Amino acid sequence: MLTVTAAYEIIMQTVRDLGTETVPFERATGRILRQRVMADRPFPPFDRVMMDGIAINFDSYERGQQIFVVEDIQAAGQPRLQLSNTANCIEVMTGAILPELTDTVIPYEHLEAGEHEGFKRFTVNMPVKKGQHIHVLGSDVSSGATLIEPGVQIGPAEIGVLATVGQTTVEVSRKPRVLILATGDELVPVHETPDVHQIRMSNAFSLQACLETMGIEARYIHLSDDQESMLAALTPLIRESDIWISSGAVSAGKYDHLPAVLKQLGMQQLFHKVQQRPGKPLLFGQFKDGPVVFALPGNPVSGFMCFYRYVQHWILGAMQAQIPELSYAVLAEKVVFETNLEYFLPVKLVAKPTGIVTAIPQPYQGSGDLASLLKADGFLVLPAAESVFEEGHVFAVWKFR
Ligand SMILES: Nc1nc2c(c(=O)[nH]1)N[C@H]1C(S)=C(S)[C@@H](COP(=O)(O)OP(=O)(O)OC[C@H]3O[C@@H](n4cnc5c(N)ncnc54)[C@H](O)[C@@H]3O)O[C@H]1N2
Ligand code: MOO
Repeated sequence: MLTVTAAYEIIMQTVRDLGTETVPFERATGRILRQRVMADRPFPPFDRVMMDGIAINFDSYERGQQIFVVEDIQAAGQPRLQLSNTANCIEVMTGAILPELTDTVIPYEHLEAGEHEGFKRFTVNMPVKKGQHIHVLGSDVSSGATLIEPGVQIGPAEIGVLATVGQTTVEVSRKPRVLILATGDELVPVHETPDVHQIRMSNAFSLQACLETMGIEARYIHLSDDQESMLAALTPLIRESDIWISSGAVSAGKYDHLPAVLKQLGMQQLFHKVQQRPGKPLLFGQFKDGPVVFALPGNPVSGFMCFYRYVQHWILGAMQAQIPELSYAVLAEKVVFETNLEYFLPVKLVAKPTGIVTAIPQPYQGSGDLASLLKADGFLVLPAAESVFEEGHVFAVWKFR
């Protein structure tokens, strides 16, 4: 049976670039950037006043001058003024361009306002340093510098920078078209009251929600456990999606027809079964000129973990997004797992005041225990080769919150 690492590698080898599209920058939050974003001007684009107060020529202050007569006011958004007499000052407002022939800003809090012979003037009552309170032209970023690299997910900080550089539209990755296939005759719609032998469909909706957190909308269809009708339902849909994510009908049951149906439809199966728990029956394949297929086991926790361990990264790869670095956490209590499978242990993550993240195993009745996910933030990866995992040891953690 394939190891988790081998399965992951096979999956990632099938990643295909989904291409790009151009969207208005205000609509780009959450999208994956596909172009370089450069500074069209220096940051800041002019010597920017950082405090409300007065701007002076420091030479006058250095020569011992303490009182400055006001010549004018430089407001934000107003073209640059010039000091006509370097012994005077100009009142300046935060965000204004620094007036010509001034080089130092003194905030109102360090000044005493007065008047003399009809002229407004300020007396300095605190020591002044040359150049203080000026955000110097180009001191943050120089013009033409790359601000954001392709592959970054656009968030609030990126939106602000896009606006600043006048990038009204932006090239981003196209989102995958995803179809979710929910299988099983035991499933009834959410609004219905199930008979005792039935359950409400839930996996399709948690998968939809997993995708929604990535900004991806997906539709779902419900397939019954009948080979002919599965085949008939899926045949017209092959060209419509980039990814199929199915739930259920992939293990050893008499009605687990999905692997056979996918083969009949022409899917090239790349693997079936992975050395892991939960999620061992995972099947993966691809259609030539059609979707890749993640056939997830029906047990809710299995499907959930397979989504985070595999599907998520395929999608990020196909959108040419940066794959996040793996996180690690310290196991909070001893765990014994003797089966020769990689164990995905549901855990709650708690960051201690020491800065160390601990992983607390959550009570868990196996992969059918849907409610156990409510208390878990992710799963810890316990290697197949070992069976006793000691408290205090560090393991990789995959987060779903
Ligand atoms: N003889 C064997 N039996 C099983 C094996 C095995 O290796 N040999 N593997 C077990 C493991 S591990 C898992 S996981 C399950 C996976 O089975 P399937 O993928 O075929 O899934 P189903 O049998 O269709 O369903 C399993 C379980 O999940 C519920 N389910 C399915 N879809 C949904 C949905 N959309 N919403 C809510 N719940 C859903 C379904 O009702 C079943 O209870 O097989 C073991 N058996
Ligand atoms: O994949 Mo199964 O999840 O081990 O119950």
